[in-house]
This record gives sequence, structure tokens and C-alpha cells, in this order.
Amino acid sequence: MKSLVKSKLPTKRGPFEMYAYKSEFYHFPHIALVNGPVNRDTIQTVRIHSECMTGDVFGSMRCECGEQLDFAMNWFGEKGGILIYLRQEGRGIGLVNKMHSYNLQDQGYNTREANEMLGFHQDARDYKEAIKILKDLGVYKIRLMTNNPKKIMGFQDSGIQVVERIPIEMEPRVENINYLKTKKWEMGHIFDSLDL
Ligand SMILES: Nc1nc2c(ncn2[C@@H]2O[C@H](COP(=O)(O)OP(=O)(O)OP(=O)(O)O)[C@@H](O)[C@H]2O)c(=O)[nH]1
Ligand SMILES: [Zn+2]
Repeated sequence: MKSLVKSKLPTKRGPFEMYAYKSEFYHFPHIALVNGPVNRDTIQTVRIHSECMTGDVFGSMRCECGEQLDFAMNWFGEKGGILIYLRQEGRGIGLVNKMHSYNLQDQGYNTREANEMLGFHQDARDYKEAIKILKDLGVYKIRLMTNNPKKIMGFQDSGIQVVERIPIEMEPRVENINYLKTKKWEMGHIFDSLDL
């Protein structure tokens, strides 16, 4: 996969190079923010972040995406690393369906049940395009910042080695504690440092 365009992006968190990639499945381009240097032998710290407009842009407290994005960008701005921003809004079901899911969650269903009631799989994502982007950037060994074991499994037989997992656990709030519990107990996410 080749990038469409690359530009400099100085941010409050540090200096990044921004790359845009055309996706086969999503309308908007995936983005990579790179604070280098990158070469084949260095182990890069990588965050694969799925778009969450409500959390990333509007500061929603229903999930912890916005805080995770801040955490990763602060880390990479300071110490170097790569953020891949995939346009998989709502775990791949899109913003409008995610809002329908929020209404079901307000009636007492959890985030997994709500997805299934809307006719979707509990998690409609895969990470193949992220792998292609990392290869284009020349990355072959990574520390992956995630609590989701499925993201690590996505790298099996990919030619990219995940040498370590870096947890990215945000302190729960009243608005998202049940959501985090569902992710832990029904969707297999790892939250070792949180009492959920
Ligand atoms: N369908 C749906 N999507 C949600 C909901 N809450 C957050 N999301 C989306 O979930 C995605 C983030 O996935 P998460 O399950 O929070 O975390 P993850 O990316 O699998 O794992 P981490 O790497 O540990 O953050 C974003 O695309 C959000 O828009 C929800 O209740 N329903
Ligand atoms: Zn979110």
C-alpha cells in the first residue's frame, strides 16, 4: 500500500509526519502519524486507533477512546512512535449505527448485545490495512499499545513481529464503567490494572 500524500504535522504533542492512505473498505483515508526515525531494524511503538468521533473529537465519556488517543499522542510526541488512525468508526459499523447502539445501551443492553441486535457482529474490524501501512512505512518489529488481544492476533503470519504489548488502560468513570466491564468480561479485553 502506497500513501496518497505525506506532509509535516507539528502538534501540541510533538512533531509528526502525517501520511494518508486510501482504504479499500472505508470512505475516508486512513492516517499514519509518525515521529521517527523509522528503519527496518528498530522496534517501533505503535498504536492502532479506530476512529471514534464522539470520543476523539467531542470528549464523550461513554468510552475511553479520546483519553487513549491523547495518551498515545503524548507518548509518541515525546518518545517517538507511530499512530495509525483507522476509519473504523463504531468498531466498523459507522457513526449512525453506533448512535443507534447507544440508544439500545440506554435501554439496558450492553455494547456487545446492542451491536448484535442491530444485526452486526460484536466487532466488525480487521487490521489488514494497518499491517499494509506499517509495511509501507518500513516497520517490521513493534511494541503494540493495546488492551485488545484480537489486535495482536491480527499480526499472526503478517511478517510484522509484535515483540511486546503496552497496556493503555484509562481510569474508569461512572459513565463508562459498565462499558469497560463488558469489554473485559464479554469481549476479552485485558485490563490488569483496573478493578472491573
Ligand atoms: N459499535 C460500537 N462501537 C463503539 C462503542 N463504543 C466505542 N465504539 C467504537 O469502538 C472503537 C474502539 O474500540 P474499543 O473496543 O474501544 O477498543 P479497541 O480499539 O478494540 O482496543 P484498544 O486497542 O485496547 O483500545 C471505536 O471505533 C469506537 O467508535 C459502542 O458502544 N458500540
Ligand atoms: Zn470511543
